[in-house]
Amino acid sequence: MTLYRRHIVVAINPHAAFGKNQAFGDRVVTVLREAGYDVTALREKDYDDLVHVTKRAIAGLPTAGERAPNPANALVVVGGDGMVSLGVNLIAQTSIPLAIVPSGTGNDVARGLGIPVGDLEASLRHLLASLMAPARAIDLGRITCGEKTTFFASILSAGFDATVNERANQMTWPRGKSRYTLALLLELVGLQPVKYSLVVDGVASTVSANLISVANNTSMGGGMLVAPDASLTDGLLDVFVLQPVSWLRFLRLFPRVFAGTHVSEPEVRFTRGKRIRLEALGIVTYADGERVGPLPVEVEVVPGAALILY
Ligand SMILES: Nc1ncnc2c1ncn2[C@@H]1O[C@H](COP(=O)(O)OP(=O)(O)OP(=O)(O)O)[C@@H](O)[C@H]1O
Repeated sequence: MTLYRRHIVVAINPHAAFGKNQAFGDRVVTVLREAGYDVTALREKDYDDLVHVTKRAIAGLPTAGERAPNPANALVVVGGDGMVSLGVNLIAQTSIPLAIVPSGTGNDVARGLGIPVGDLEASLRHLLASLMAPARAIDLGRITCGEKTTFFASILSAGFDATVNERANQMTWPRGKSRYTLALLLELVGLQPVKYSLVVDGVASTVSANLISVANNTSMGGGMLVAPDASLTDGLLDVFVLQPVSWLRFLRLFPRVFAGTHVSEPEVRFTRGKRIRLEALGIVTYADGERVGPLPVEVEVVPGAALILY
C-alpha cells in the first residue's frame, strides 16, 4: 500500500476532557507508526507552546524533542474542539489537510463531520481510512476582533453560554467540570437579556437576546443542536437568536435546544448570511469553546477554507 501522505504531525492535548483520555495520544501515534507513517508527535505544557511547535513541525522545521523529517503531509489533532481550533488556524487556506481524533468533552466538530466520538478504536479506523482518501473542503468562519483575526470551524457564542464560559474561566475553584456547572447556575440566577446590534449582509437590526450564536456547524456543548440546519459546506453562516425569556422558560427550552427541536419556538429566530457584525456592551465571545475577546466582532464565512480528512 502506498502512503502518499507520509509525514504526519500529531498535536496532542493531554488535558482534553479534564485529562480523562490521556492515553489517546500514544495510541494514535502507535497506530500511525505501525501503519508505516513518519510521525512527529507533539505535546507541550500549554496551548500556546503547542501552537508554536506545531506550526514549526508542519513547515518541516526542527522542534525541541523531535527531528523534522520534512514538511507535513497532514496534521492530526488529538483533543476536543479547542484542538480543532488550533488545527484549523494553522492549516486554513493552505494545502495541508487536517484530521481529528476526538478526545475532548464536546467534540462538536467531529460530530458534525461524522467522525466517531467516544470510541477510540473506531475513530482510529476512521483516521487510517481518511488518510488514504482525498481531503474534503469545509467552510470556516473568520473572526475579526480588534486587531486579531482567527478562524473557527463550529460556533461562535456571544450570549448566555459565552458569559458562563467567561465566568468559569475567571474562577479558580472548584476544579474540573463542576466549575462550569457552578458558573452556569450563577449566571442563570442573574439571567438578563442583552441588547445587541446585529448586521447580517448589510442589514442592520437591534435585538434583545439571551442566546446569540453564529454557526458554521450544527452543535455545541457535546451535541447540543443549536443550529440544526447549519452546514459546513454551504458557504453560509446561521445566526441563532433566543429572544428574552424567564429563567424558568429558559430551563424548559434547554432540552429542546439539545434535540434541535427549538427552531419552531416563538422566541427563536434564525437568519443566514455571509458576513455578520455583532456588537454589545460587556460581552466576551467564544468560538469553538476558545476565548476570542470582547464584542464587537465581524464574522465572515470563508467557503472551502480548510481541507479536512473525514
Ligand atoms: N498542554 C496543553 N496542550 C493543549 N491544550 C491545553 C494544554 N493544557 C491545557 N490546555 C487547554 O485545553 C483546552 C482545549 O481543550 P480541548 O478542546 O482539546 O478539550 P475539551 O475542552 O475537553 O473539549 P471540547 O472543547 O470539545 O469541549 C484549551 O483551552 C487549552 O488552553
